[in-house]
Amino acid sequence: MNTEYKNMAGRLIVALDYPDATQASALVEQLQGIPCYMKVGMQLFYAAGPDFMRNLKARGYSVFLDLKMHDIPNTVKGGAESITRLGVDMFNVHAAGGTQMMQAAYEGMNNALASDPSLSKPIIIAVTQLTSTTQSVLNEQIGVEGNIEDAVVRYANLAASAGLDGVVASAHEVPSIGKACGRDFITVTPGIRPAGSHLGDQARVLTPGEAIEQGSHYIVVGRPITSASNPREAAEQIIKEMMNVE
Ligand SMILES: O=C(O)c1cc(=O)[nH]c(=O)n1[C@@H]1O[C@H](COP(=O)(O)O)[C@@H](O)[C@H]1O
Repeated sequence: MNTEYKNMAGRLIVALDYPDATQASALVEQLQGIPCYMKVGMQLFYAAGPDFMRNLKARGYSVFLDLKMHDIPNTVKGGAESITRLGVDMFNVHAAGGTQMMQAAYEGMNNALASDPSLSKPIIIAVTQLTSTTQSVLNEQIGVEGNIEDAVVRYANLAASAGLDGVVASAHEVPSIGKACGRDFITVTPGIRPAGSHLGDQARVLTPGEAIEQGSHYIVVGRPITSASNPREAAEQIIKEMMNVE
């Protein structure tokens, strides 16, 4: 496996959005040998729990636990402490929870790290505006004025000032986030759709190649891989497209 392939595959986060461990494990088997990141979201975590996470870690995967915490600071602090103890590599909170809540996540993580030196520091990122949110939903339903890009950058600045490592946003906003928070501030971008694939409920989408071109550090891909007739081929095709950019 050449280094370029390995590096690019490590920037692909596969969303294991399945109702149980059996179905998720079947996909993991199909992707065996591809050194991608794996994402466990609420559907799988609420069904299969920490055991599935540990199983992925035992198989050598980097794991993003996507539970999008959004609660009072004290509760998020406790949640972050428990999540860090699971040994995950990345987890997220909602930037809409505010600075104090994001700082509490950081504190919770630090408490876990201090109590167990065998743990490594996970990346903590803040969800800005969901990639399913359109301009009109933002303005008319959520009640935030102005354009979506400004709203995302405002949240990114808030996350950076709270000491978090990066944000979840659509790849469209990555250049502006980079300008505001610096190129080292991590951008994780879902809403990825290879040319010709179904958008589903995603609104702010780009192709894998376009997202890398915009400067995304990681891309998150679910259904274009999990619903493909040949998921392994779909994942390989995405990595190839990512490699062709740089
Ligand atoms: O935090 C996330 O991962 C996330 C944030 C966001 O704004 N949009 C978004 O789609 N996601 C997640 O990324 C994945 C995208 O899946 P697909 O739309 O199937 O590719 C899902 O697991 C979502 O929960």
